[in-house]
Amino acid sequence: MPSPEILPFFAWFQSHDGFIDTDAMDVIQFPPSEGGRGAVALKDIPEGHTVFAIPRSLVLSTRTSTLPQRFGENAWKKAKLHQGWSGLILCMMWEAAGGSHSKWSAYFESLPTSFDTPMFWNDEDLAELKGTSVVDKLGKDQAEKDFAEKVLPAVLSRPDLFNSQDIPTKYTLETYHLMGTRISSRSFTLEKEEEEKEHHGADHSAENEGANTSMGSAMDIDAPPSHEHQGDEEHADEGHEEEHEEVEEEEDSPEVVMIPLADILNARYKTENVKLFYEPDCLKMVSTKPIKAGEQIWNTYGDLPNAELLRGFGHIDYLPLPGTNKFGNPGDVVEVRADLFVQCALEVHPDLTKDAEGELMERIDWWLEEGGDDVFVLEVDPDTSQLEIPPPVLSFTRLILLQAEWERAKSKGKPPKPTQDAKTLAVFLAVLEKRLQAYDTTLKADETVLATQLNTFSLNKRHALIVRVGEKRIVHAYLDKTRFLLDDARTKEAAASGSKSNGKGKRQREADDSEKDGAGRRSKRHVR
Ligand SMILES: C[S@@+](CC[C@H](N)C(=O)[O-])C[C@H]1O[C@@H](n2cnc3c(N)ncnc32)[C@H](O)[C@@H]1O
Repeated sequence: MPSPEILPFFAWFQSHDGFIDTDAMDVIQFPPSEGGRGAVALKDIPEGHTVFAIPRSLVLSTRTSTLPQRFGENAWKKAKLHQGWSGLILCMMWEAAGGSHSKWSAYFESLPTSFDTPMFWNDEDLAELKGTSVVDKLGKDQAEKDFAEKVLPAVLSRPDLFNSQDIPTKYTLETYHLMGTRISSRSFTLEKEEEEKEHHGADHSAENEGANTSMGSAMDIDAPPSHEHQGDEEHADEGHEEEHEEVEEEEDSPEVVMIPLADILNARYKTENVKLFYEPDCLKMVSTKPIKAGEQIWNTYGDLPNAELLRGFGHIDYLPLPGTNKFGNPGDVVEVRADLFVQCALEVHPDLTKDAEGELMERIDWWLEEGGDDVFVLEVDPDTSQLEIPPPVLSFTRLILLQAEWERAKSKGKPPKPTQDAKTLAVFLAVLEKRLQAYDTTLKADETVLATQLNTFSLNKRHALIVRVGEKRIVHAYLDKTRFLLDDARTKEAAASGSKSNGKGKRQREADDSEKDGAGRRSKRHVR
Protein backbone atom coordinates (compact mmCIF):
# COMPACT_ATOMS: atom_id res chain seq x y z
CA MET A 1 0.00 0.00 0.00
CA PRO A 2 1.63 3.31 -1.05
CA SER A 3 2.28 6.04 1.56
CA PRO A 4 -0.53 8.66 1.62
CA GLU A 5 1.75 11.55 0.48
CA ILE A 6 2.67 9.80 -2.73
CA LEU A 7 -0.82 8.47 -3.50
CA PRO A 8 -1.94 11.28 -5.86
CA PHE A 9 1.27 10.95 -7.86
CA PHE A 10 0.99 7.15 -8.03
CA ALA A 11 -2.68 7.45 -9.06
CA TRP A 12 -1.79 9.88 -11.86
CA PHE A 13 1.10 7.68 -12.99
CA GLN A 14 -1.06 4.54 -13.07
CA SER A 15 -3.96 6.28 -14.78
CA HIS A 16 -1.54 7.13 -17.62
CA ASP A 17 -0.59 3.48 -18.11
CA GLY A 18 2.42 3.60 -15.83
CA PHE A 19 3.16 0.33 -14.04
CA ILE A 20 4.30 0.16 -10.39
CA ASP A 21 4.76 -3.08 -8.49
CA THR A 22 3.25 -1.64 -5.33
CA ASP A 23 3.81 -4.93 -3.49
CA ALA A 24 7.53 -4.56 -4.12
CA MET A 25 8.17 -0.84 -3.64
CA ASP A 26 6.95 2.30 -1.94
CA VAL A 27 8.19 5.86 -1.78
CA ILE A 28 9.14 6.99 1.74
CA GLN A 29 11.21 9.60 3.55
CA PHE A 30 14.81 8.51 4.28
CA PRO A 31 17.21 10.58 6.39
CA PRO A 32 18.66 13.57 4.46
CA SER A 33 22.06 11.85 4.30
CA GLU A 34 20.38 9.02 2.37
CA GLY A 35 18.63 11.32 -0.04
CA GLY A 36 15.39 12.26 1.73
CA ARG A 37 12.43 11.01 -0.27
CA GLY A 38 13.28 7.83 -2.14
CA ALA A 39 12.05 4.33 -2.98
CA VAL A 40 12.14 1.39 -0.57
CA ALA A 41 11.81 -2.34 -1.18
CA LEU A 42 8.70 -3.67 0.58
CA LYS A 43 9.79 -7.27 0.10
CA ASP A 44 12.85 -9.16 -1.09
CA ILE A 45 13.24 -8.29 -4.78
CA PRO A 46 15.16 -10.73 -6.95
CA GLU A 47 17.58 -9.60 -9.65
CA GLY A 48 15.89 -8.86 -12.99
CA HIS A 49 12.58 -7.78 -11.49
CA THR A 50 10.69 -4.86 -13.06
CA VAL A 51 9.91 -2.53 -10.19
CA PHE A 52 8.11 0.01 -12.35
CA ALA A 53 7.71 0.97 -16.00
CA ILE A 54 7.10 4.37 -17.57
CA PRO A 55 5.24 4.62 -20.88
CA ARG A 56 7.08 6.70 -23.49
CA SER A 57 4.14 9.10 -23.56
CA LEU A 58 4.81 10.12 -19.94
CA VAL A 59 8.39 11.16 -20.64
CA LEU A 60 8.51 14.97 -20.65
CA SER A 61 10.73 16.45 -23.34
CA THR A 62 10.72 18.99 -26.15
CA ARG A 63 9.36 16.16 -28.31
CA THR A 64 6.45 15.19 -26.07
CA SER A 65 5.39 18.66 -24.92
CA THR A 66 3.22 20.23 -27.61
CA LEU A 67 4.76 23.67 -27.08
CA PRO A 68 7.52 23.48 -29.75
CA GLN A 69 4.94 22.35 -32.32
CA ARG A 70 2.57 25.16 -31.47
CA PHE A 71 5.40 27.67 -31.45
CA GLY A 72 6.46 26.42 -34.87
CA GLU A 73 9.59 24.45 -35.46
CA ASN A 74 11.35 27.16 -37.47
CA ALA A 75 10.47 29.87 -34.98
CA TRP A 76 11.69 27.56 -32.17
CA LYS A 77 15.04 27.21 -33.90
CA LYS A 78 15.23 30.87 -34.79
CA ALA A 79 14.84 31.62 -31.09
CA LYS A 80 17.66 29.09 -30.52
CA LEU A 81 15.41 27.10 -28.23
CA HIS A 82 16.64 23.84 -29.78
CA GLN A 83 20.10 24.39 -28.28
CA GLY A 84 21.01 23.62 -24.67
CA TRP A 85 18.41 23.30 -21.98
CA SER A 86 16.43 26.49 -22.56
CA GLY A 87 13.85 24.78 -24.80
CA LEU A 88 13.13 22.05 -22.25
CA ILE A 89 13.05 24.63 -19.47
CA LEU A 90 10.50 26.69 -21.43
CA CYS A 91 8.40 23.57 -22.07
CA MET A 92 8.45 22.83 -18.34
CA MET A 93 7.48 26.42 -17.48
CA TRP A 94 4.65 26.28 -19.99
CA GLU A 95 3.37 22.88 -18.86
CA ALA A 96 3.55 23.98 -15.20
CA ALA A 97 1.77 27.25 -16.02
CA GLY A 98 -0.99 25.19 -17.66
CA GLY A 99 -1.89 23.70 -14.25
CA SER A 100 -4.43 20.91 -14.51
CA HIS A 101 -4.56 21.35 -18.31
CA SER A 102 -1.11 19.85 -18.55
CA LYS A 103 -0.72 16.10 -18.78
CA TRP A 104 2.14 16.42 -16.29
CA SER A 105 0.34 18.51 -13.67
CA ALA A 106 0.52 15.80 -10.97
CA TYR A 107 4.18 15.30 -11.84
CA PHE A 108 4.93 18.99 -11.27
CA GLU A 109 3.03 18.81 -7.98
CA SER A 110 5.39 16.07 -6.84
CA LEU A 111 8.64 17.91 -7.67
CA PRO A 112 10.79 19.71 -5.08
CA THR A 113 10.55 23.50 -5.05
CA SER A 114 13.86 24.33 -3.37
CA PHE A 115 17.42 23.12 -3.85
CA ASP A 116 20.79 23.15 -2.11
CA THR A 117 22.73 23.58 -5.36
CA PRO A 118 25.27 26.47 -5.43
CA MET A 119 23.11 28.15 -8.08
CA PHE A 120 21.01 29.34 -5.12
CA TRP A 121 23.84 30.13 -2.67
CA ASN A 122 24.70 33.60 -1.42
CA ASP A 123 28.13 35.13 -2.11
CA GLU A 124 29.44 34.28 1.34
CA ASP A 125 28.72 30.57 0.87
CA LEU A 126 29.98 30.63 -2.73
CA ALA A 127 33.30 32.03 -1.49
CA GLU A 128 33.79 28.75 0.38
CA LEU A 129 34.01 27.01 -2.98
CA LYS A 130 36.89 29.16 -4.24
CA GLY A 131 39.43 27.01 -6.03
CA THR A 132 37.03 24.10 -6.67
CA SER A 133 35.82 23.22 -10.13
CA VAL A 134 32.28 24.16 -9.10
CA VAL A 135 33.02 27.86 -9.50
CA ASP A 136 34.07 27.80 -13.16
CA LYS A 137 31.17 25.58 -14.12
CA LEU A 138 28.31 27.16 -12.23
CA GLY A 139 26.87 28.75 -15.37
CA LYS A 140 24.65 31.24 -13.56
CA ASP A 141 25.55 34.11 -15.89
CA GLN A 142 24.93 31.98 -18.97
CA ALA A 143 21.57 30.84 -17.59
CA GLU A 144 20.57 34.45 -16.96
CA LYS A 145 21.69 35.43 -20.45
CA ASP A 146 19.69 32.55 -21.99
CA PHE A 147 16.64 33.61 -20.03
CA ALA A 148 16.95 37.27 -21.03
CA GLU A 149 17.96 36.74 -24.66
CA LYS A 150 16.15 33.57 -25.69
CA VAL A 151 13.34 32.59 -23.36
CA LEU A 152 11.74 35.88 -22.34
CA PRO A 153 11.67 37.29 -25.91
CA ALA A 154 10.08 34.01 -27.09
CA VAL A 155 7.45 34.24 -24.35
CA LEU A 156 6.68 37.89 -25.10
CA SER A 157 6.44 37.20 -28.83
CA ARG A 158 3.49 34.82 -28.48
CA PRO A 159 0.64 36.16 -26.33
CA ASP A 160 -1.55 33.44 -27.84
CA LEU A 161 0.59 30.80 -26.08
CA PHE A 162 1.83 32.61 -23.01
CA ASN A 163 -0.88 34.37 -21.04
CA SER A 164 0.38 37.90 -20.33
CA GLN A 165 -0.98 37.72 -16.78
CA ASP A 166 1.19 34.69 -16.11
CA ILE A 167 4.44 36.33 -17.22
CA PRO A 168 5.34 38.14 -13.98
CA THR A 169 4.71 35.01 -11.90
CA LYS A 170 5.28 31.93 -14.04
CA TYR A 171 7.90 33.00 -16.58
CA THR A 172 10.37 34.59 -14.20
CA LEU A 173 14.12 34.14 -13.89
CA GLU A 174 13.46 32.42 -10.58
CA THR A 175 11.19 29.84 -12.25
CA TYR A 176 13.80 29.46 -14.99
CA HIS A 177 16.44 28.56 -12.37
CA LEU A 178 13.99 26.25 -10.58
CA MET A 179 13.22 24.29 -13.76
CA GLY A 180 16.91 24.31 -14.74
CA THR A 181 17.84 22.78 -11.41
CA ARG A 182 15.06 20.22 -11.70
CA ILE A 183 16.71 19.24 -14.96
CA SER A 184 20.24 19.19 -13.54
CA SER A 185 19.17 17.02 -10.61
CA ARG A 186 16.60 14.72 -12.19
CA SER A 187 16.94 14.51 -15.97
CA PHE A 188 18.02 11.58 -18.08
CA THR A 189 20.01 11.61 -21.29
CA LEU A 190 18.66 9.48 -24.09
CA GLU A 191 21.33 8.42 -26.57
CA LYS A 192 20.54 7.08 -29.99
CA GLU A 193 23.49 4.72 -30.12
CA GLU A 194 22.38 3.12 -26.86
CA GLU A 195 19.26 1.94 -28.63
CA GLU A 196 21.44 -0.13 -30.92
CA LYS A 197 23.41 -1.54 -28.01
CA GLU A 198 20.25 -2.48 -26.17
CA HIS A 199 18.74 -4.12 -29.23
CA HIS A 200 21.89 -6.13 -29.79
CA GLY A 201 21.59 -7.66 -26.36
CA ALA A 202 24.53 -5.91 -24.73
CA ASP A 203 25.05 -6.34 -21.01
CA HIS A 204 23.38 -3.10 -20.01
CA SER A 205 24.43 -2.94 -16.41
CA ALA A 206 28.09 -3.37 -17.25
CA GLU A 207 28.09 -1.58 -20.57
CA ASN A 208 26.54 1.64 -19.36
CA GLU A 209 28.18 1.85 -16.00
CA GLY A 210 29.81 5.16 -15.35
CA ALA A 211 28.69 6.52 -18.66
CA ASN A 212 26.14 8.83 -17.17
CA THR A 213 28.31 11.76 -16.37
CA SER A 214 27.04 14.31 -18.80
CA MET A 215 24.78 17.20 -17.99
CA GLY A 216 21.88 16.53 -15.76
CA SER A 217 21.68 13.46 -13.69
CA ALA A 218 21.66 11.42 -16.89
CA MET A 219 20.74 8.55 -14.67
CA ASP A 220 20.76 6.17 -17.53
CA ILE A 221 21.38 6.40 -21.22
CA ASP A 222 18.78 5.20 -23.59
CA ALA A 223 17.28 5.73 -27.00
CA PRO A 224 15.29 8.79 -28.00
CA PRO A 225 11.64 8.33 -28.79
CA SER A 226 10.64 8.39 -32.43
CA HIS A 227 10.40 11.76 -34.10
CA GLU A 228 7.21 11.03 -36.01
CA HIS A 229 4.97 13.11 -33.82
CA GLN A 230 6.96 16.27 -34.32
CA GLY A 231 5.27 19.14 -36.17
CA ASP A 232 6.63 18.69 -39.66
CA GLU A 233 5.03 21.42 -41.71
CA GLU A 234 8.09 23.55 -41.41
CA HIS A 235 10.41 20.82 -42.62
CA ALA A 236 9.08 21.85 -46.02
CA ASP A 237 12.21 23.84 -46.88
CA GLU A 238 14.42 20.77 -46.60
CA GLY A 239 15.94 21.55 -49.98
CA HIS A 240 18.25 23.76 -48.01
CA GLU A 241 21.13 21.40 -47.52
CA GLU A 242 22.81 23.08 -44.59
CA GLU A 243 19.61 23.13 -42.63
CA HIS A 244 18.96 19.50 -43.50
CA GLU A 245 22.37 18.48 -42.18
CA GLU A 246 21.74 20.42 -39.02
CA VAL A 247 18.43 18.61 -38.54
CA GLU A 248 20.15 15.23 -38.89
CA GLU A 249 22.82 16.23 -36.42
CA GLU A 250 20.20 17.25 -33.90
CA GLU A 251 18.27 14.06 -34.36
CA ASP A 252 21.39 12.05 -33.54
CA SER A 253 22.42 14.11 -30.58
CA PRO A 254 21.52 13.00 -27.04
CA GLU A 255 18.25 14.26 -25.71
CA VAL A 256 17.71 15.49 -22.17
CA VAL A 257 14.34 14.39 -20.80
CA MET A 258 12.38 14.19 -17.56
CA ILE A 259 11.11 10.74 -16.58
CA PRO A 260 8.46 10.74 -13.86
CA LEU A 261 8.99 8.20 -11.07
CA ALA A 262 12.39 7.13 -12.43
CA ASP A 263 13.63 10.42 -11.00
CA ILE A 264 12.45 9.63 -7.50
CA LEU A 265 15.37 7.29 -6.91
CA ASN A 266 18.34 8.50 -4.91
CA ALA A 267 21.93 7.48 -5.61
CA ARG A 268 25.13 6.90 -3.67
CA TYR A 269 28.61 5.95 -4.84
CA LYS A 270 28.52 2.35 -6.16
CA THR A 271 25.29 1.33 -4.42
CA GLU A 272 23.10 1.10 -7.51
CA ASN A 273 20.70 -1.84 -7.41
CA VAL A 274 18.33 -0.97 -10.28
CA LYS A 275 18.77 0.40 -13.76
CA LEU A 276 16.52 1.86 -16.42
CA PHE A 277 16.16 -0.20 -19.57
CA TYR A 278 14.81 0.66 -22.96
CA GLU A 279 11.75 -0.97 -24.47
CA PRO A 280 10.11 0.32 -27.64
CA ASP A 281 7.03 1.65 -25.79
CA CYS A 282 8.28 2.15 -22.29
CA LEU A 283 11.24 2.46 -19.96
CA LYS A 284 11.58 -0.21 -17.30
CA MET A 285 13.30 0.13 -13.95
CA VAL A 286 14.77 -3.33 -13.36
CA SER A 287 16.74 -4.64 -10.36
CA THR A 288 20.37 -5.37 -11.19
CA LYS A 289 20.94 -7.34 -7.97
CA PRO A 290 18.77 -8.84 -5.24
CA ILE A 291 17.35 -6.12 -2.94
CA LYS A 292 16.32 -7.01 0.61
CA ALA A 293 13.01 -5.85 2.10
CA GLY A 294 13.54 -2.48 3.83
CA GLU A 295 16.55 -1.52 1.69
CA GLN A 296 16.57 1.63 -0.37
CA ILE A 297 16.21 1.21 -4.14
CA TRP A 298 19.19 3.11 -5.52
CA ASN A 299 19.83 4.34 -9.03
CA THR A 300 23.20 5.72 -10.16
CA TYR A 301 24.01 9.27 -11.20
CA GLY A 302 27.31 8.03 -12.63
CA ASP A 303 29.31 7.92 -9.37
CA LEU A 304 30.19 11.55 -9.80
CA PRO A 305 32.80 13.46 -7.79
CA ASN A 306 31.45 15.67 -5.02
CA ALA A 307 32.01 18.89 -6.99
CA GLU A 308 29.67 17.60 -9.70
CA LEU A 309 27.13 16.18 -7.27
CA LEU A 310 26.99 19.48 -5.44
CA ARG A 311 26.77 21.54 -8.61
CA GLY A 312 24.06 19.49 -10.28
CA PHE A 313 22.17 17.89 -7.40
CA GLY A 314 22.93 19.86 -4.24
CA HIS A 315 24.29 16.95 -2.20
CA ILE A 316 27.59 15.14 -1.75
CA ASP A 317 28.70 11.59 -0.95
CA TYR A 318 30.51 11.33 2.38
CA LEU A 319 31.49 7.72 2.86
CA PRO A 320 34.31 5.76 4.53
CA LEU A 321 37.32 5.82 2.21
CA PRO A 322 38.76 2.34 1.68
CA GLY A 323 42.03 1.63 3.54
CA THR A 324 41.87 4.85 5.62
CA ASN A 325 40.05 6.19 8.66
CA LYS A 326 38.81 9.11 6.58
CA PHE A 327 35.53 9.97 4.93
CA GLY A 328 34.87 11.44 1.52
CA ASN A 329 33.76 10.50 -1.97
CA PRO A 330 35.89 7.70 -3.51
CA GLY A 331 34.91 9.07 -6.93
CA ASP A 332 36.43 12.51 -6.30
CA VAL A 333 38.72 14.08 -8.90
CA VAL A 334 40.50 17.38 -9.30
CA GLU A 335 40.43 19.37 -12.51
CA VAL A 336 43.43 21.36 -13.73
CA ARG A 337 43.13 23.80 -16.60
CA ALA A 338 45.61 23.51 -19.45
CA ASP A 339 46.45 27.21 -19.26
CA LEU A 340 48.07 26.57 -15.87
CA PHE A 341 50.53 24.22 -17.60
CA VAL A 342 51.41 26.93 -20.11
CA GLN A 343 51.97 29.47 -17.34
CA CYS A 344 54.15 27.06 -15.33
CA ALA A 345 56.16 25.89 -18.35
CA LEU A 346 57.07 29.53 -19.06
CA GLU A 347 58.03 30.08 -15.44
CA VAL A 348 59.93 26.85 -14.77
CA HIS A 349 61.81 26.67 -18.06
CA PRO A 350 62.17 30.20 -19.42
CA ASP A 351 65.30 28.99 -21.20
CA LEU A 352 63.36 26.36 -23.15
CA THR A 353 60.20 28.31 -23.80
CA LYS A 354 61.60 31.73 -24.66
CA ASP A 355 61.59 31.00 -28.39
CA ALA A 356 58.30 29.14 -28.26
CA GLU A 357 56.23 31.98 -26.83
CA GLY A 358 55.34 33.32 -30.24
CA GLU A 359 53.94 30.01 -31.38
CA LEU A 360 52.40 28.75 -28.16
CA MET A 361 48.92 29.63 -29.36
CA GLU A 362 49.56 27.64 -32.52
CA ARG A 363 50.64 24.63 -30.44
CA ILE A 364 47.61 24.89 -28.18
CA ASP A 365 45.22 25.25 -31.12
CA TRP A 366 46.80 22.18 -32.71
CA TRP A 367 46.31 20.24 -29.47
CA LEU A 368 42.65 21.23 -29.23
CA GLU A 369 42.01 20.52 -32.91
CA GLU A 370 43.49 17.05 -32.43
CA GLY A 371 40.86 16.46 -29.76
CA GLY A 372 43.03 17.22 -26.73
CA ASP A 373 41.36 18.58 -23.61
CA ASP A 374 41.71 22.05 -22.18
CA VAL A 375 41.11 20.69 -18.70
CA PHE A 376 42.92 17.67 -17.25
CA VAL A 377 41.29 15.41 -14.68
CA LEU A 378 43.43 13.92 -11.90
CA GLU A 379 42.12 10.98 -9.92
CA VAL A 380 43.27 8.39 -7.42
CA ASP A 381 42.21 4.74 -7.65
CA PRO A 382 39.67 4.47 -4.82
CA ASP A 383 40.54 0.84 -4.03
CA THR A 384 44.32 0.87 -4.24
CA SER A 385 45.06 4.59 -3.66
CA GLN A 386 47.35 4.31 -6.68
CA LEU A 387 47.62 7.17 -9.11
CA GLU A 388 49.07 7.73 -12.51
CA ILE A 389 49.95 11.02 -14.12
CA PRO A 390 47.47 11.04 -17.00
CA PRO A 391 49.38 10.54 -20.28
CA PRO A 392 47.71 13.61 -21.90
CA VAL A 393 49.18 15.76 -19.09
CA LEU A 394 52.68 14.63 -20.03
CA SER A 395 52.07 14.86 -23.79
CA PHE A 396 50.65 18.35 -23.54
CA THR A 397 53.48 19.56 -21.31
CA ARG A 398 56.09 18.21 -23.70
CA LEU A 399 54.27 19.78 -26.63
CA ILE A 400 54.43 23.26 -25.14
CA LEU A 401 57.89 22.80 -23.65
CA LEU A 402 59.99 21.21 -26.32
CA GLN A 403 60.50 22.66 -29.78
CA ALA A 404 61.52 19.31 -31.26
CA GLU A 405 58.44 17.60 -29.82
CA TRP A 406 56.21 20.25 -31.36
CA GLU A 407 57.83 19.87 -34.76
CA ARG A 408 57.60 16.09 -34.56
CA ALA A 409 53.94 16.27 -33.46
CA LYS A 410 53.09 18.54 -36.40
CA SER A 411 54.85 16.38 -38.97
CA LYS A 412 53.50 13.08 -37.63
CA GLY A 413 50.06 14.38 -36.71
CA LYS A 414 50.47 12.78 -33.28
CA PRO A 415 50.93 14.34 -29.85
CA PRO A 416 54.29 13.79 -28.12
CA LYS A 417 54.93 10.59 -26.18
CA PRO A 418 53.88 10.89 -22.53
CA THR A 419 57.43 10.60 -21.18
CA GLN A 420 58.08 11.25 -17.48
CA ASP A 421 61.36 13.13 -17.90
CA ALA A 422 62.67 15.63 -15.36
CA LYS A 423 61.78 18.75 -17.36
CA THR A 424 58.18 17.66 -17.82
CA LEU A 425 57.78 16.54 -14.22
CA ALA A 426 59.22 19.84 -12.96
CA VAL A 427 56.44 21.67 -14.83
CA PHE A 428 53.80 19.31 -13.47
CA LEU A 429 55.09 19.82 -9.93
CA ALA A 430 54.81 23.59 -10.35
CA VAL A 431 51.29 23.16 -11.75
CA LEU A 432 50.21 21.18 -8.68
CA GLU A 433 51.71 23.75 -6.33
CA LYS A 434 49.91 26.56 -8.18
CA ARG A 435 46.67 24.58 -8.26
CA LEU A 436 46.73 24.45 -4.45
CA GLN A 437 47.15 28.22 -4.30
CA ALA A 438 43.74 28.61 -5.93
CA TYR A 439 42.14 27.65 -2.60
CA ASP A 440 42.04 30.13 0.27
CA THR A 441 42.74 27.48 2.92
CA THR A 442 45.28 24.69 3.31
CA LEU A 443 44.39 21.01 3.40
CA LYS A 444 45.75 20.79 6.93
CA ALA A 445 43.50 23.58 8.18
CA ASP A 446 40.48 22.10 6.37
CA GLU A 447 41.15 18.60 7.72
CA THR A 448 41.27 20.00 11.27
CA VAL A 449 37.97 21.80 10.81
CA LEU A 450 36.49 18.68 9.22
CA ALA A 451 37.47 16.60 12.23
CA THR A 452 36.41 19.06 14.91
CA GLN A 453 33.78 21.53 13.75
CA LEU A 454 31.89 19.97 10.87
CA ASN A 455 28.62 19.70 12.75
CA THR A 456 28.62 23.39 13.64
CA PHE A 457 28.58 24.37 9.97
CA SER A 458 25.59 25.28 7.84
CA LEU A 459 24.76 22.70 5.16
CA ASN A 460 26.27 24.79 2.35
CA LYS A 461 29.53 25.43 4.22
CA ARG A 462 29.74 21.79 5.20
CA HIS A 463 29.29 20.74 1.56
CA ALA A 464 31.86 23.29 0.35
CA LEU A 465 34.40 22.11 2.92
CA ILE A 466 33.98 18.47 1.93
CA VAL A 467 34.31 19.31 -1.78
CA ARG A 468 37.50 21.33 -1.11
CA VAL A 469 39.05 18.65 1.05
CA GLY A 470 38.32 15.94 -1.52
CA GLU A 471 40.03 17.91 -4.29
CA LYS A 472 43.02 18.95 -2.15
CA ARG A 473 43.69 15.43 -0.97
CA ILE A 474 44.10 14.43 -4.60
CA VAL A 475 46.44 17.34 -5.37
CA HIS A 476 48.56 16.40 -2.34
CA ALA A 477 48.70 12.75 -3.37
CA TYR A 478 49.92 13.86 -6.81
CA LEU A 479 52.44 16.22 -5.26
CA ASP A 480 53.98 13.40 -3.21
CA LYS A 481 54.13 11.10 -6.19
CA THR A 482 55.50 13.75 -8.56
CA ARG A 483 58.25 14.80 -6.13
CA PHE A 484 59.30 11.18 -5.91
CA LEU A 485 59.21 10.71 -9.70
CA LEU A 486 61.10 13.93 -10.29
CA ASP A 487 63.91 12.96 -7.88
CA ASP A 488 64.06 9.56 -9.52
CA ALA A 489 64.11 11.02 -13.05
CA ARG A 490 66.84 13.49 -12.11
CA THR A 491 68.95 10.76 -10.58
CA LYS A 492 68.55 8.54 -13.61
CA GLU A 493 69.15 11.33 -16.08
CA ALA A 494 72.24 12.47 -14.16
CA ALA A 495 73.57 8.92 -14.14
CA ALA A 496 72.88 8.56 -17.84
CA SER A 497 74.76 11.71 -18.67
CA GLY A 498 77.74 10.18 -16.86
CA SER A 499 80.42 11.95 -14.95
CA LYS A 500 79.60 15.29 -16.62
CA SER A 501 76.87 16.03 -14.11
CA ASN A 502 78.78 14.79 -11.03
CA GLY A 503 78.89 17.41 -8.30
CA LYS A 504 76.89 19.97 -10.28
CA GLY A 505 74.07 22.07 -8.82
CA LYS A 506 70.41 21.78 -9.77
CA ARG A 507 70.53 24.66 -12.23
CA GLN A 508 73.44 23.13 -14.05
CA ARG A 509 71.79 19.71 -14.05
CA GLU A 510 68.69 21.22 -15.66
CA ALA A 511 70.85 22.86 -18.28
CA ASP A 512 72.38 19.46 -18.88
CA ASP A 513 68.93 17.90 -19.09
CA SER A 514 68.03 20.31 -21.81
CA GLU A 515 71.27 19.66 -23.63
CA LYS A 516 70.77 15.92 -23.31
CA ASP A 517 67.28 16.11 -24.77
CA GLY A 518 68.68 17.80 -27.82
CA ALA A 519 71.42 15.20 -28.06
CA GLY A 520 68.87 12.39 -27.75
CA ARG A 521 66.87 13.78 -30.61
CA ARG A 522 69.91 14.25 -32.75
CA SER A 523 71.10 10.72 -32.21
CA LYS A 524 67.65 9.29 -32.97
CA ARG A 525 67.45 11.22 -36.19
CA HIS A 526 70.87 10.02 -37.03
CA VAL A 527 69.91 6.39 -36.49
CA ARG A 528 66.92 6.75 -38.74
C1 LIG B 1 16.71 12.35 -8.73
S1 LIG B 1 16.27 13.17 -7.29
C2 LIG B 1 15.96 11.86 -6.20
C3 LIG B 1 14.65 12.00 -5.49
C4 LIG B 1 14.56 13.10 -4.49
N1 LIG B 1 15.10 12.65 -3.21
C5 LIG B 1 13.12 13.55 -4.34
O1 LIG B 1 12.68 13.73 -3.22
O2 LIG B 1 12.46 13.77 -5.34
C6 LIG B 1 17.84 13.77 -6.83
C7 LIG B 1 17.85 14.54 -5.53
O3 LIG B 1 17.76 13.65 -4.42
C8 LIG B 1 18.66 14.02 -3.39
N2 LIG B 1 19.63 12.92 -3.23
C9 LIG B 1 19.78 11.84 -4.02
N3 LIG B 1 20.74 11.03 -3.55
C10 LIG B 1 21.22 11.58 -2.42
C11 LIG B 1 22.21 11.22 -1.47
N4 LIG B 1 22.94 10.11 -1.59
N5 LIG B 1 22.42 12.04 -0.41
C12 LIG B 1 21.71 13.18 -0.25
N6 LIG B 1 20.76 13.58 -1.13
C13 LIG B 1 20.51 12.81 -2.22
C14 LIG B 1 19.33 15.30 -3.83
O4 LIG B 1 18.59 16.36 -3.29
C15 LIG B 1 19.15 15.28 -5.35
O5 LIG B 1 19.05 16.57 -5.91
